[in-house]
Amino acid sequence: MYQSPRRLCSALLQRDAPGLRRLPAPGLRRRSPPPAIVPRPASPRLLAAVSAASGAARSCSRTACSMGNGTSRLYSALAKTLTSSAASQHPEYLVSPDPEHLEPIDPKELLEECRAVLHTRPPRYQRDFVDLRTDCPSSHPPIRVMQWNILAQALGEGKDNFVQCPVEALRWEERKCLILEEILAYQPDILCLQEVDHYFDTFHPLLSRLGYQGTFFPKPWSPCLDVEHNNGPDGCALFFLQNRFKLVNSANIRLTAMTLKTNQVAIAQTLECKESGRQFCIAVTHLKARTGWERFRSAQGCDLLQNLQNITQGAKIPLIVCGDFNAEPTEEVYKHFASSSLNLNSAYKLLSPDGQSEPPYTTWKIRTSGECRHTLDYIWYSKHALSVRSALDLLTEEQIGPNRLPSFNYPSDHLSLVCDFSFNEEPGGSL
Ligand SMILES: NC(=O)C1=CN([C@@H]2O[C@H](COP(=O)(O)OP(=O)(O)OC[C@H]3O[C@@H](n4cnc5c(N)ncnc54)[C@H](OP(=O)(O)O)[C@@H]3O)[C@@H](O)[C@H]2O)C=CC1
Ligand SMILES: [Mg+2]
Repeated sequence: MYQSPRRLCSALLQRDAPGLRRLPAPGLRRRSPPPAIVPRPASPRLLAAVSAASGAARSCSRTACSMGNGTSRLYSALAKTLTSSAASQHPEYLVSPDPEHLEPIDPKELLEECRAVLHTRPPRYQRDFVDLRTDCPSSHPPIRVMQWNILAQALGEGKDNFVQCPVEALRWEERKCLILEEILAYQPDILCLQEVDHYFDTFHPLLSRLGYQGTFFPKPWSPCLDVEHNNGPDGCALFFLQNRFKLVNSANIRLTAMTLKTNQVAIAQTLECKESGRQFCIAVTHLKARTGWERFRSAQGCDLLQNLQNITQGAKIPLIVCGDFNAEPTEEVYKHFASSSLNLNSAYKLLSPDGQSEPPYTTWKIRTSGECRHTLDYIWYSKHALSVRSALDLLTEEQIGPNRLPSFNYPSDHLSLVCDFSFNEEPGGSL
């Protein structure tokens, strides 16, 4: 398909520039009103990629506008994932390309490709980072963490029954680009995903080329496998930028409930920051869904906490836990996390006026049973060792719209949560 330069440019203008933080209008936020646009300092890895590719980007600005001829190296990277997903009867999810042999991608060019694919879609929603800075100074760049249940393609098309969402809005070729656009717009250092059923054919190859190291742990009996033309099991995935962190250890955990093995999983990794030398543990999970399973979730949460106690050597190593807990804050599993000896706080509470309330929703959809608006997704962090410097605001009800999620504007029924963390001063005095 020929993409005219004018059309590509207008698509770019409609959407946010990557790496820019639009901060809230004065008076709308309770904390210090910032300037209108603040450039986000790109990580050294991304800066290196951008500068190395800048010559190529200049010379390829014409080819980027005429992607139909297939001469763009980056476009062919995205196109490759488009065609591989179409051949879903082949078990491509079993094939893991070796990232060492893949050329790096310039994130800006990939973003442009995504936006070109999405040119018929409405513009993406504007979300603002809220500055939550405490007085604690930090000499190191913050660690940006994204938590997101991206909605498994097989579940969205085959099981979830989003009755107000047109099937065209769920087409993988475009929904994939909306997911990538969200990731590229916020450029997380660490990405914690649930319901990933396109790891091997899409997210692993593309994110590897953006500098991430990835790990995938599928659910043992993924409900995706019941869907015709599925792309393999869904599971949790954890990605981190290799230029910022070194992997110290990694554990794939199949959660138990009252000693029984369950269908839910977690990944926990200990990472070392290359800038500061400080270590921390990052975990991702997706607990059992649906009402009636509250005690089961609670048991899974206890098992995860026990595993994390061991991995963090009894809370000695700072911890961040991201997940779709499938539990409102009133549930037992939430209370276990809030009162654990791991000393955790839930980052998104800090967006509330008193810092004590979770947001009113992190997922909002319409099923045959009616409207489902719930707070189920959380980013927990060690409150003594880490501070939340800022958090990405949620979409408003007006932005979400009357048909709720997913939609032509937003690819999942769950909103992404994004926080910037920094380490607190150690008792010894160093930052
Ligand atoms: N192939 C096999 O042999 C086996 C298959 N299975 C399949 O696995 C399923 C159970 O797996 P389990 O991991 O316990 O699944 P869960 O109950 O945890 O739910 C699986 C997914 O369904 C979504 N979901 C939640 N509520 C609804 C709803 N009302 N309608 C539709 N989807 C919903 C959840 O999304 P979210 O988290 O976003 O709410 C979640 O991703 C069974 O239904 C069966 O299909 C199970 C055992 C064996
Ligand atoms: Mg789901």
